[in-house]
Amino acid sequence: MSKLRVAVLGAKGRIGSEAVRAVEAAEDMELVAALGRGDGLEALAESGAQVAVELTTPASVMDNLDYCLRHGIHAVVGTTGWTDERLAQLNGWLDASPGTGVLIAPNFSIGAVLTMKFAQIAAPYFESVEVVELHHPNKVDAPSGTATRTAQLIAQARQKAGSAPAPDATATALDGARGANVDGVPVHAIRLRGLLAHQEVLLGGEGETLTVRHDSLHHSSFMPGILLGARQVVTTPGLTFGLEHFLDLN
Ligand SMILES: NC(=O)C1=CN([C@@H]2O[C@H](COP(=O)(O)OP(=O)(O)OC[C@H]3O[C@@H](n4cnc5c(N)ncnc54)[C@H](O)[C@@H]3O)[C@@H](O)[C@H]2O)C=CC1
Ligand SMILES: O=C(O)C1=N[C@H](C(=O)O)C[C@H](O)C1
Repeated sequence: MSKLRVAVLGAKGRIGSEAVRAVEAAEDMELVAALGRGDGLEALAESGAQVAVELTTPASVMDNLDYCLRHGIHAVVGTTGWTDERLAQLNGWLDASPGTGVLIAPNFSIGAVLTMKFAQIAAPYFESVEVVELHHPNKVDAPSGTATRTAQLIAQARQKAGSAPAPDATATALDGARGANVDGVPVHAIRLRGLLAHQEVLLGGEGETLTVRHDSLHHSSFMPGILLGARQVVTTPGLTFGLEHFLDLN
């Protein structure tokens, strides 16, 4: 059987360099291009890539996806920075490229995907819920894409269940002391040398708390999700948001 032709964008980065190794080691894949900043995108089409794994920066991702979709190249995207406006633009490009698939995964690790699922299930059963994400200090965005998505999913679950807003008597606060407000859910971002990617969802009710915590200790935690995404996206046209859709977890 012919191998899936995969390119990696952001190939010299922290996660991109690990993805290059993972694709090279996958028996059903061939790494046909590994592009870094400044490398011409024409190498993608010339390489015959079927799937581009996009692991660059929020500033680069849109131009890269524009190129991919204009050339019918499927994309697996880990890069953060997704807003409603960006998603609308991406959906427009997808409409113009029928048959092409894009997976955006706020997090490729199974533990993080399950954390989001557990948080969604638990959120309506507790009065209070807050999200704390902890990352390495070289991360350029805050809060993390994972924390933002987690908070959005929590908010959706609580709205569906008719939950009241979480109690909070704060009358005065220093800017930022209560975190960022993502759809009504406070999200706190820690940046600490020694960490990689971690998240806690804190839930509180009368006389009890529940903490759901996940730790990515190495970039290898993201690789099975990236490879699964590359295998599935080629037969899944349009936009898929979240790896859970490829894991029967939605
Ligand atoms: N979804 C997930 O599971 C994960 C997502 N990420 C996200 O992936 C992105 C990259 O993270 P890191 O590897 O830690 O950052 P990094 O800064 O180590 O790597 C980014 C790389 O992309 C390169 N780059 C920038 N513009 C480019 C372009 N136009 N073409 C090709 N390469 C380009 C940079 O030179 C750099 O080498 C971030 O948005 C991060 O949040 C990171 C880990 C897991
Ligand atoms: O920058 C990182 O490192 C990570 N970015 C993603 C995010 O913002 O959620 C995924 C993971 O947390 C690692």
